[in-house]
Amino acid sequence: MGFLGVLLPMIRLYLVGVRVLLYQLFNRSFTLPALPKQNGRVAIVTGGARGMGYEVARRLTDLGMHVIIAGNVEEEGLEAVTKIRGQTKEGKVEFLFLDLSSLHSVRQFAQRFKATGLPLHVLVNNAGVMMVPESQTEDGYELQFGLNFLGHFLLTHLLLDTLKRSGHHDNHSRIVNMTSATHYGACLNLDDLQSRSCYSSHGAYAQSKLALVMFTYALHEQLSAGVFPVSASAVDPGMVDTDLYQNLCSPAQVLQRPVAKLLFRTPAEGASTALYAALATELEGVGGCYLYNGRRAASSETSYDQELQAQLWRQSCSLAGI
Ligand SMILES: NC(=O)c1ccc[n+]([C@@H]2O[C@H](COP(=O)([O-])OP(=O)(O)OC[C@H]3O[C@@H](n4cnc5c(N)ncnc54)[C@H](O)[C@@H]3O)[C@@H](O)[C@H]2O)c1
Repeated sequence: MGFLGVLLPMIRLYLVGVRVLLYQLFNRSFTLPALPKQNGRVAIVTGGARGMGYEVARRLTDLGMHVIIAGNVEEEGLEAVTKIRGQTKEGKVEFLFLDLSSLHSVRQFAQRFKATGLPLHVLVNNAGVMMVPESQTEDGYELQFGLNFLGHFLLTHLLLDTLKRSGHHDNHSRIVNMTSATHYGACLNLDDLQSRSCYSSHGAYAQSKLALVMFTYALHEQLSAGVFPVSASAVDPGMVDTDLYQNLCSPAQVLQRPVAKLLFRTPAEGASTALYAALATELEGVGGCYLYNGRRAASSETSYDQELQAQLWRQSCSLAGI
């Protein structure tokens, strides 16, 4: 079981990867339509210092937004801010420290943001790590579950009142959760969310992304039921050439470089669906959906299971101390 528990999630993940690459071979990247100016509006982009997060932060600033890049590497964050400032005359961009692998840091970040008195119109939960060696967050949770999912779960909860106050019924605030096609190959193990019985770096990553998709649906459902002017969507960016792949095992890394050059999307292309979810006029008031290459797509069957969503929600509240 130990060996199979490691092998099966890996096989499932690579099969999903092959399917995505075949799609990318035969389909162009979605072209972002013209997006409306956003002067005076405020966004937070987690992990906005590099990769797709950087591209999202850059484009949002260019559209006139006040963007807060939230990240755990101050030097990288400040460099990104300087670079964006040098490229755009619109908007405003700044860096605020956030370590999603520490619930204390998430609470501190939310407090510091709220103390600015700024509204919040767009929250892009983008930061993530993939296939890391087995390790724990500061709070003792499996790192990928704790950082990719639970950190964002808590962050969203803490910022929800600001998002609700900042939205209007004809101009919703938007939450964009960066998920992944790997969720199609995932199992949500509610009895062992921390993968303690058997750790697979592939399985834990996929599970963290499935949890984010399920959280998006449950959250959007609650927001709609409460008639709050906030929508939430899950975005799948495809396979994108970024630093995320640095933990692939050695043979996969040797293959990954040339394949990435040929078939992966660029970070700017990968960011386009997240930008679309965050700002497109035709998505006003639309949420609870899974967006891939600029279109709605079906996520995995498990992700729509409302009983499972509710159980995950309850456990996550307890784990995050909500
Ligand atoms: N690259 C892909 O092919 C791909 C595919 C599907 C989904 N995604 C998802 O897209 C998102 C962005 O990834 P990317 O490809 O741009 O990778 P990336 O490695 O370039 O960016 C990840 C970002 O997360 C930040 N981050 C890491 N640990 C953090 C922490 N503890 N606290 C705060 N921030 C932290 C990093 O600093 C970085 O800015 C991730 O959630 C990833 O899972 C990527």
